[in-house]
Amino acid sequence: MHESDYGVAEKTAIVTGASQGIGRAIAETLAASGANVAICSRSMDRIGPVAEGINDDEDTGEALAVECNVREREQVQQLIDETVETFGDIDILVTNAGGEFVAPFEDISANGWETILDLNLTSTVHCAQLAGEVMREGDGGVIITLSSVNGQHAAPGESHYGAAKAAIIRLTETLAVEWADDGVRINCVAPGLIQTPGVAETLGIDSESMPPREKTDRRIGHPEEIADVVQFLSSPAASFMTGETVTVKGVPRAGNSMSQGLGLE
Ligand SMILES: CCCCCCCCCCC/C=C/C(=O)SCCNC(=O)CCNC(=O)[C@H](O)C(C)(C)COP(=O)(O)OP(=O)(O)OC[C@H]1O[C@@H](n2cnc3c(N)ncnc32)[C@H](O)[C@@H]1OP(=O)(O)O
Ligand SMILES: NC(=O)C1=CN([C@@H]2O[C@H](COP(=O)(O)OP(=O)(O)OC[C@H]3O[C@@H](n4cnc5c(N)ncnc54)[C@H](OP(=O)(O)O)[C@@H]3O)[C@@H](O)[C@H]2O)C=CC1
Repeated sequence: MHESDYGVAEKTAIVTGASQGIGRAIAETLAASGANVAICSRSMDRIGPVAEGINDDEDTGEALAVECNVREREQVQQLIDETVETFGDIDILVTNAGGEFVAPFEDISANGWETILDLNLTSTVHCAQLAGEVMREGDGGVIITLSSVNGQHAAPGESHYGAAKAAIIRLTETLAVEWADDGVRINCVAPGLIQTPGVAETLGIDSESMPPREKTDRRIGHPEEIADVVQFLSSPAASFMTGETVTVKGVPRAGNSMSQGLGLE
C-alpha cells in the first residue's frame, strides 16, 4: 500500500520576506512540520519576533532570523552563509519577498519600474543563484518561487509587477530544465488575492477590512492556503513535479486579474 509523504521534518528551509503575510505563514507551516527555517526581512525588529514565536514552541523545527534586504546580493549571500553555518545545508528555498504599487504604465518612473523589477525578479535571481549553488554542490534541493495571477493575466495598473511576475514563471521553467540533473526541483506558486498586510497597504485600507466580497466577486484567500501548497511542493509527494506554476486563486472571475475595482480598468 502506498503511503503519501508530505513531510519536511529535519529539512532546512529558507523563506524570504517572512515577517508577515504569506511568507510568515509559509515559515510557520514548514516549522510546524519539523523543518528548521532561516527567515528574513529587512528589519530584525520585525523578523525576530516571528523566529521567537517558532522557537518558543518545543514541537516545531528551529528558526533563525536574519536581517536581509533581498535586493542586495551581498546580503543574500550572508543569509545563505548564516543558514549553512547554523543548520548545515539548504534543502528548501522559498523566494517569497516581493511587492508592488498600483499605477498606470505612463505614471511609472524609471526608478519605480526598476524598484518593482528588482524587488520581485532580481531578488529571486539572487536567491536562486546563491542558494542553488549550495544545493547543486550538495544533494540537490527544492526551490519554490512566488508569482501572481497578475503574472499570468493582464491587469490594469500592474505592468511592472505583471512583467516581473511573468518573468519569474519563465525563469522557474528554465531552471527546472537547467538544474534537473543536479537534483534541484523548482516550482512556482501564483496566488490570487490573499488577505495580507501588504495588500491592505497597496489598497490603502487597514488590514482587517479587506475589500468587500461583492467588489472582489469571490472569497479572498488566506496566507495559510498558500503555505499548504508550498508545503506540498517542498515534500517528497511532489517529487515528479518541476517547472510547474500552481495557481491558487479560489473561484475564477472574468479576466482572472486583480485590479478590478481600483478605477484603472
Ligand atoms: C477592489 C478589490 C480588487 C482587488 C484589487 C487588488 C489590487 C492590489 C494588488 C494585489 C496584488 C498583491 C501584490 C502584492 O505583492 S501585495 C504584497 C506586497 N506588499 C506591498 O506591495 C507593500 C506596499 N508597497 C510598498 O511598500 C512600496 O510601494 C514598495 C515596496 C513596492 C516600494 O517601496 P520602496 O521604499 O522600495 O520604494 P519608494 O517608495 O522609494 O519608491 C521607488 C520609486 O517608485 C515610485 N512609486 C512608489 N509608489 C508609487 C505609486 N503608487 N505610483 C507611482 N510611482 C510610485 C516612487 O515615486 C519612486 O520613484 P521616483 O524615485 O522616480 O519618484
Ligand atoms: N497578497 C496577495 O494577494 C498576493 C501576494 N503575492 C506575492 O506573495 C508574496 C508575499 O506577499 P504578501 O504576503 O502579500 O506581502 P506583504 O507585503 O504582506 O509581506 C511582504 C514581506 O516581504 C518582506 N520584504 C519586503 N521587501 C523586502 C526586501 N527587499 N527584502 C526582504 N524582505 C522584504 C516584508 O518584510 P519587512 O517589511 O519586514 O522587510 C514582509 O515580510 C509577494 O511576492 C507577493 O508579490 C502574489 C499574489 C497575490
